[in-house]
Amino acid sequence: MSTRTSWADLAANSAAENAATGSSSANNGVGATSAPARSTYVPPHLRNRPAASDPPAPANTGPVTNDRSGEQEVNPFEDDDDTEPAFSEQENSGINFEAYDDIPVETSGENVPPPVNTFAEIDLGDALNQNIRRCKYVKPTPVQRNAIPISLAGRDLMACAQTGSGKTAAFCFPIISGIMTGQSVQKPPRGARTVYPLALILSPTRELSMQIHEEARKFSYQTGVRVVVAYGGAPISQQLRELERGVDILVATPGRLVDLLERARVSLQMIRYLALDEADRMLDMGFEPQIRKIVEQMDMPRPGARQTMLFSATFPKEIQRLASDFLSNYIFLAVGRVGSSTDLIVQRVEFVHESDKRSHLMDLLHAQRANGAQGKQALTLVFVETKKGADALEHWLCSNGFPATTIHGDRSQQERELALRSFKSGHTPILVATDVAARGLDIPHVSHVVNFDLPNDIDDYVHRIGRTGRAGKSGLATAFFNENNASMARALSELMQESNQEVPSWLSRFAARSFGGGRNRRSGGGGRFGGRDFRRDSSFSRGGGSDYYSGGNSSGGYGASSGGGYGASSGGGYGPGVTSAWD
Ligand SMILES: Nc1ncnc2c1ncn2[C@@H]1O[C@H](COP(=O)(O)OP(=O)(O)OP(=O)(O)O)[C@@H](O)[C@H]1O
Repeated sequence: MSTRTSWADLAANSAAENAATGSSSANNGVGATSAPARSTYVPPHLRNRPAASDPPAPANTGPVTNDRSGEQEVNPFEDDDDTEPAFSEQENSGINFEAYDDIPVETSGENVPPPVNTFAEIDLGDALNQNIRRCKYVKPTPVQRNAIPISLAGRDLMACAQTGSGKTAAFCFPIISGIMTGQSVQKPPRGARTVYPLALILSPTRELSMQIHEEARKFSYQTGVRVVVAYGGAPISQQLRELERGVDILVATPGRLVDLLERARVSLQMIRYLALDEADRMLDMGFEPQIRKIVEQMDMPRPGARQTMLFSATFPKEIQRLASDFLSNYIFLAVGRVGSSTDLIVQRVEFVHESDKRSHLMDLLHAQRANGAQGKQALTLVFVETKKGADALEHWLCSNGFPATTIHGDRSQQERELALRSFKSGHTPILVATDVAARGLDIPHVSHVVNFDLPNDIDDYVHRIGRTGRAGKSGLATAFFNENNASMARALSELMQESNQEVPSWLSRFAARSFGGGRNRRSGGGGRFGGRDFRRDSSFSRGGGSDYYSGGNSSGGYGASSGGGYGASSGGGYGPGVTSAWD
């Protein structure tokens, strides 16, 4: 059953490839150094304007003055250049864009703006363009090519694109650019300490919010747009101080935001942009009430009066239906199959009895060590089902000579952050995690994801394995499967087939025996591309789908995608009850 040799080679290759590049870790927090001073509102596009005689800001100077409050803006690129000289050409322009070239793209909705091929084609403004260069983003990824023009046109968007394909920039760029060029509106009087962000980015975990904040700070460096993060488990006082210094874009987890809203320290009255990252997670049962409270029951402008962008790699149809409450005349964009994994990840499934899992993991790690890129740092992320299980496995690994750490919901925020830092730096190259680390985290050099315990939902599997094989790099994912996972067999084998993976015959037999859909919450229909915008469902259409849906298009190849005739009826204009060509 074991495929150790080829597995180890794969791990080694993936490790070598990933180790060839550097990582980045920016400071957390805005890190302003001088005392805050409340000042009158200056619209972002008028902030940080150098006087005509000033030379342009060099790429990597020290702190610059942000003239809104006299504070210092810390250079978020500093760490990249000081400690990680390889956060450079190789890291980002080495992205294997060919891997994305024939990726299918589908859009639906009215008057879909055409995609662009280069950043130069989009008017994002000089300062943002300069930051894109500093990030070494040479050209936009497919989701960026499609989503950015849609958002810049002011349209609401539900976007689904594979893990690691650059969705963060796809929603950050239009927001930053829109704030820079937008008209300033006088703030309504309210409690002196209330702040009025113009954009809100919500994400499901603290670590992901921190990461989005770091990214957004890089993209908005020297633009005058101020980004602040608020998440639970950290002292609120410090976050309040940051907010008081001014905020244009607020990145937050829902719980902490509700707290800030209830204390009237934040008002959503001025929100022009709302982005939900991992939107399907944000709208599933766990989060939906909080999201409804934030979006519908506070003072946020209604859909249509704000611009709303929903992003994820997975979008089950029932969640799409829920999400449509938050959107107005939106465009649905799918890059790759909804909920599919990227072909860049080699997926292995091994049959391992519950009692053999530890020794099997040990074998994998030994083989990885023996074959792996000696001296080069390859990180392994191991997913388990429970917090207790995570602690136990970490302890066992450490006592067997494998430096490991763990991240889960029972650890303090400080411990969680420490664990993540220790993993990223390679100090503990094995991270045992629960699903808290499954979504969104962009950790360079994760060459191997092990599903020690498989999740019960195929979408969770897609997100977990997506921690490797990011930004055009290859990765390896190994899953331990046994009778307890029988309900996943069908979904797993279908997903693997869709992503051109070898499906073991024993898994196909399990799949053939399993009842029901087996795709769990997946929104796709088999391996067919298209028909995933829930508005195209014939059952939905009969109930008045024409109110929602008109037009759309798709292509099997990126090059020929939406450009080939966007418009209300280019997809055929299905009327009520008419089955979509993709169904
Ligand atoms: N145009 C680009 N050129 C090169 N690298 C890019 C580009 N856009 C994004 N990246 C890099 O790709 C990596 C993945 O991006 P990001 O984290 O936004 O993916 P994602 O699609 O949000 O993934 P997930 O679904 O896991 O949240 C990041 O390291 C990012 O810096």
